[in-house]
Amino acid sequence: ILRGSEARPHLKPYMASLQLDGQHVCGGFLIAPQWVLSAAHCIEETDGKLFQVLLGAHSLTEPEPHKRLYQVRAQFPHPGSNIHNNKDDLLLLQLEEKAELNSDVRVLPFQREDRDVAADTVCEVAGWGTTDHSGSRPDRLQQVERPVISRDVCNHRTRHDGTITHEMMCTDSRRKDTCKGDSGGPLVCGGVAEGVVTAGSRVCGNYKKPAIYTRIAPYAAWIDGVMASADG
Ligand SMILES: CC(C)CC(=O)Nc1cccc(-c2cccc(CN)c2)c1
Repeated sequence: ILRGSEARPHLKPYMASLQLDGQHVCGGFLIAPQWVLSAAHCIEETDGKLFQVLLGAHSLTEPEPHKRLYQVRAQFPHPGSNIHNNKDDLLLLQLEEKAELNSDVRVLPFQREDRDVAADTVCEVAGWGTTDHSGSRPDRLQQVERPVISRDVCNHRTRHDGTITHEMMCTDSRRKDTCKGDSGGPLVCGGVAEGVVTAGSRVCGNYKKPAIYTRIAPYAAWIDGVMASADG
């Protein structure tokens, strides 16, 4: 998160850190006791290894009362996701067991009505992604508020030039923005997860390249189907 601020500890109890060998790679969030939603492009550099999922954390390193690292039973990237574009950039992770829910570990509801969030709506996004252009990585969860911009503005020739589909949404990226390592985290508007951070142009803090999110509502049926089939 560029030019944000430290989140109030444990006030975003749905936040997950997807880790490999103890290193934060991407964000994610708890959508059900045994399921975390993130971004498919996060598995691009894992060469087949499974993530571990840290829940109940504010600091990535300090001991905290309800902090716990969960093993992942299975990872389900959306079948339409690919490395060439941002389409269908969603990843479902089934935890080895149901997470123990408490004051620091909680499920976040996601939007199921497929209707665009109005432009200028101020939403918030959090993550342990890089906080400056030299790639500094924070120990504690950061957050930032960002206004939604319309698909038409985001698709302007000088911005994302028509690549933003109905299944994506954008927020203004002038100065304050998401960045490397924030992928997979939720864009929360009015207490509901409306989008999942995607890397997009992999540029941060440049107003010409607004932040892109995968809208969740269009994928509600896919999410429910995977959870139902895997839970048995
Ligand atoms: C395996 C993955 C972690 C590789 C990756 O994602 N790299 C990378 C590099 C630079 C910027 C970003 C990035 C992320 C989230 C939002 C944005 C745009 N604001 C950029 C992402």
